[in-house]
Amino acid sequence: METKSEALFERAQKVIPGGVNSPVRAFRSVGRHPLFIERAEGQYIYDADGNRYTDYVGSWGPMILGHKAPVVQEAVLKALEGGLSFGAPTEREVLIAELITQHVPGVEMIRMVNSGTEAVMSAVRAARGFTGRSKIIKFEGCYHGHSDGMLVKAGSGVMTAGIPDSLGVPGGCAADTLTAVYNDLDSVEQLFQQHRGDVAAVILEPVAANMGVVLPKEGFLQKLRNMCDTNGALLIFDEVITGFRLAFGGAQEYFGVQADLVTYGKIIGGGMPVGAYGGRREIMETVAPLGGVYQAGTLSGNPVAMAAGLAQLRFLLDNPQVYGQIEQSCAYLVEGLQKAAAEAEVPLTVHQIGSLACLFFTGSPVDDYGSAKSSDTKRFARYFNAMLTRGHYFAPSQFEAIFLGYAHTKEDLDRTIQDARGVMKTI
Ligand SMILES: Cc1ncc(COP(=O)(O)O)c(C=O)c1O
Ligand SMILES: N[C@H](C=O)CCC(=O)O
Repeated sequence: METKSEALFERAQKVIPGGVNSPVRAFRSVGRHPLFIERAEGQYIYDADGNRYTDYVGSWGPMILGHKAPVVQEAVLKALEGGLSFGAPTEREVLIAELITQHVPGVEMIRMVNSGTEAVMSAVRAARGFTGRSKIIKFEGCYHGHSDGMLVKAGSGVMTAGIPDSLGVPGGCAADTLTAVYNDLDSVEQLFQQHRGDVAAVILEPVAANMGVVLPKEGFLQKLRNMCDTNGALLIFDEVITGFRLAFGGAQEYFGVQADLVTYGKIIGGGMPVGAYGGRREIMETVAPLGGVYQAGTLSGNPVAMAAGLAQLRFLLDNPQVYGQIEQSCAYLVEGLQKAAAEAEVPLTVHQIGSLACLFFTGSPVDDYGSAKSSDTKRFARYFNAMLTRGHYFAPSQFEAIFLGYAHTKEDLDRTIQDARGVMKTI
């Protein structure tokens, strides 16, 4: 009998491209229809058929405290009473900007936008405006949203679908995007040499979490910092996934490397649509109305989104034990899954950092886009489907991250590990 999710997907495909509003959700690479989600609570999501799943996606990061975290929920309900949008400044925007600038290294000013895509697009524009240069170096397999210039050898859904560069991006937009190999400083140096004096910025995910999770090699980030300084280019950390997750100060704090500009996304909205970019005051002062870099947004700093974000960030700041707990949970889960794979003689390369992890279905080391792509995606799909059937909701692609949150319990993790022990023997 057809499930409600299947029926909804059939209807959706008639009126929404691919039936979804963001491609990864279509579950294409794992060969099945997506689940349509009805509600979520804590560490669980419930589909339209009433099935419960332990959620290891957490809306791709923002649900670090779990779904419907009371502190966020209450703040949103209270904010709703005041109205949904004013298109005018509110105190909450000041409060969240003060909180971030006081506690995140190097972020002296910050501007709210509505998504990670917008945050990156705006930061790149600010970098170009500030330096008067046009070229941007990005890394293969890093995903920075879907603005034209960033859809070059991108990760996430683009990588999952095997689309190296998107149709519809004019050659001129992509011509200023240079791509280097993650963890390969020589490839960056070569680009600096070839385009001497033209590189405005190097942008990267300090931990790449959109080609699976790929860790920066020892010293990689610091050496990039030095290289940018030598070449008069800015360093942009895209912390849409790592920000407020690896530590309150994100990867900058975790690795002790300071970027010139940082971009944030979903996590600072507690699940509401938010992004932000910030950094050194002199760069941010080039943004309108102070300077000549134009960037705007009718719904930017939305009062309800700001209330949710503020509540989540305050909780994280006041409860630093969250970071220790989610890191421990993640390590525990990953160790269990790794053992399950070893028992079944399934070759696996496992990466974990803080509350982010990835199981690459390959026995070879993974440190860049090329090696990530060598994973056995068909085996991943079998693993994914078998785990889903048993009530464990992981991201539906080999090239996405596992996200742990504060609501996951040891019982949840044990159940997942126990099921994985059976599943690994069948894939
Ligand atoms: C590192 C990174 N940058 C940018 C984005 C784009 O964010 P959004 O999907 O909110 O536009 C994402 C996620 O999608 C991301 O993971
Ligand atoms: N990898 C993306 C976010 O970090 C996945 C979200 C999406 O594209 O829908």
